[in-house]
Amino acid sequence: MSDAGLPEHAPGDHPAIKHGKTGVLLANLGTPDGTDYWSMRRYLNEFLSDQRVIDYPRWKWQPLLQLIILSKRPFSSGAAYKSIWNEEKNESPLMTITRDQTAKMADNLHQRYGDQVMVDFCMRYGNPSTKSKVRQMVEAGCTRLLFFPLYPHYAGATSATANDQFFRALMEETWQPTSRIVEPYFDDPQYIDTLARSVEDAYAPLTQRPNILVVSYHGMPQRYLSQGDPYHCQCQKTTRLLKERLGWDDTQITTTFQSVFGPEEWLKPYTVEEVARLAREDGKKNIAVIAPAFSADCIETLEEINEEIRESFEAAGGRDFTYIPCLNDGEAHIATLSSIVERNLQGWLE
Ligand SMILES: C=CC1=C(C)c2cc3[nH]c(cc4nc(cc5[nH]c(cc1n2)c(C)c5CCC(=O)O)C(CCC(=O)O)=C4C)c(C)c3C=C
Ligand SMILES: [Fe+2]
Ligand SMILES: [Fe+2]
Repeated sequence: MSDAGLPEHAPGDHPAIKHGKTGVLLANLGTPDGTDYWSMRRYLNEFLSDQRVIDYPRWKWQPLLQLIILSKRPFSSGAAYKSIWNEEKNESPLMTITRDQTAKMADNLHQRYGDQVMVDFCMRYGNPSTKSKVRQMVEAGCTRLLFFPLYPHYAGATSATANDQFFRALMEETWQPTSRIVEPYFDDPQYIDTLARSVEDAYAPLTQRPNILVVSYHGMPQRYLSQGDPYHCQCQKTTRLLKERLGWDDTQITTTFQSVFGPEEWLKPYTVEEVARLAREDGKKNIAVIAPAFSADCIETLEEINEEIRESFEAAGGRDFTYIPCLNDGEAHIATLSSIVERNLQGWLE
């Protein structure tokens, strides 16, 4: 056998196949290509048709989705995306930030491993698709792939469906790369420290320290927790570790869940209600909000937290609202993600 794993007596006309590289494929959720009705509809249709996200039987859900939800939501969500759109690049912030994170991680990892490693990103929904990126990496000679869903917490609706799509892509490869999946990192000490430092940095210039830090996570139906999804517990643990790292007590920090969708009960308390309740309480007119479940700022943070949830707080009598940005492509975050990748490459690259 040659080092490519091909028989040395392969016929002379056997096509040359590139091999021997290791690919690191970062994955995030995905985002619409534009804010117009059809771009929004295409994106929401793919997203909301995923049974990992909405698990109702297709015969019940699809008529409701196609006839009612997709005739209205592309307009309201399109307007929300418009308010945060990166006009210069004509793309959503999630796309810009994910690309910047990838470039910085590629720099780090090339410095560490040289040309044997290839770093890129894909999205679960929309573009660039997971299939197209797996294909590109295999074609470029990646015989090993490390797939990294950029969600600190595991949820069926995020990590699992990203993995499903990665496995579907592998199914189409003749020479399937040996593959590993990065596990959730919600309790990684370096991640917790990076989060804590982002709180300290946000608090430092404030003339008055916020009375409480609201730690807002993306929500999901309560039923998913009952069915065994560990997301809720992982979120609670992140808040506890953050509190311990900051040396705070329970009065200074609270956990909430945002983005309720549809008529079912979602994880509680709801951020939008909780900030209004705090605003009505004595001594809670000055709050800060952080969203650790998002590795990059997106519609859910820039529009929902920093516009809708801020308005709910202010309308209820709140005075100071500080939104603490996601870790994005900050140096400490890139170092954290790079060291998670390095740990996962052990035994493949030294
Ligand atoms: C309807 C069910 C949804 C579940 C369950 C859900 C879980 C979930 N989502 C994220 C991260 C992101 N979600 C984003 C947008 C978004 N999420 C839903 C619905 C569910 N998410 C919708 C309909 C949308 C689209 C926006 C809208 O129309 O309101 C995004 C942002 C994408 C962007 O382009 O900016 C992220 C990121 C997590 C972590 C999560 C975990 C339970
Ligand atoms: Fe979501
Ligand atoms: Fe939302």
